Amino acid sequence: MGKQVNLYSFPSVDTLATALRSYLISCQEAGLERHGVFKVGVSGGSLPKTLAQALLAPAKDESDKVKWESWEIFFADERAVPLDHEDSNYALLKKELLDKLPQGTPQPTVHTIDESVLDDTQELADRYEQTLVRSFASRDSVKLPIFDLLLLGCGPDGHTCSLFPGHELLRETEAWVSPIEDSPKPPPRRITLTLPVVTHAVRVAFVATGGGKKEIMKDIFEEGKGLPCALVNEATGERCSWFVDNAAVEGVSYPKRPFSL
Ligand SMILES: O=C(O)[C@H](O)[C@@H](O)[C@H](O)[C@H](O)COP(=O)(O)O
Repeated sequence: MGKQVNLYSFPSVDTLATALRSYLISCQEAGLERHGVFKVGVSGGSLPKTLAQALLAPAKDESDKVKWESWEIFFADERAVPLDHEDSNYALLKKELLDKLPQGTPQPTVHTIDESVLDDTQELADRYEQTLVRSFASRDSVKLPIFDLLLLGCGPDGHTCSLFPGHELLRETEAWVSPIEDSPKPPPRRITLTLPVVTHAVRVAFVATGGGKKEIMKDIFEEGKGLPCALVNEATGERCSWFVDNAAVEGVSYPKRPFSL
């Protein structure tokens, strides 16, 4: 690995969420400075809940404000199900976060998948890629979209987004968004950002909590083993930050850093 990734470990999810809040505000401000909006991609799993804990807390002062009207939210991966289905990552984000924004809060822009093509995952991926093209400028003028931030989870097998260990999708170099029909984590039919898009983001943050993650964290941080999370670490280095609780990194020898912006 070149420059080291930032591994921040916290005694509890509460303390993690507080630090994540400061990090998100700093990414928001950097995005606003760069292009007047904040473009962020989010995953499913346990992330939306922790994200909500971070973002629904009241602002400490003016500089700690979430400027929702400037947020453009995308999905790092999404399941090929209707938007109100219990497996939908959008439905999860809505339930955990969007529906809980206090009344009168300006709404973020949320880019969902096109429900009219759920039967065809290639078309579903192509249409989501077109959504990115429209938001990030034309496919011809930009080689890859550059997210201000991607907020990702880490599966117990080392997957992230819907990029699974050993899967041929890890070799995708052209598409921005790809379909997958054989996801080992149910449901099997999904779309996902591809590895080049993930590693091209200005910043990437993983959130991983709980003792169930410690074995895979050892594999990712000590041996790599070509695991998707390790590939992201290797390609992004210091642009990558992990927000974990102590239980998730118990016994992991990789140096932890005190959290600072
Ligand atoms: O749609 C999905 O299934 C997720 O995007 C997936 O990539 C998730 O982030 C990881 O599986 C970690 O999930 P946990 O945070 O629940 O461990």
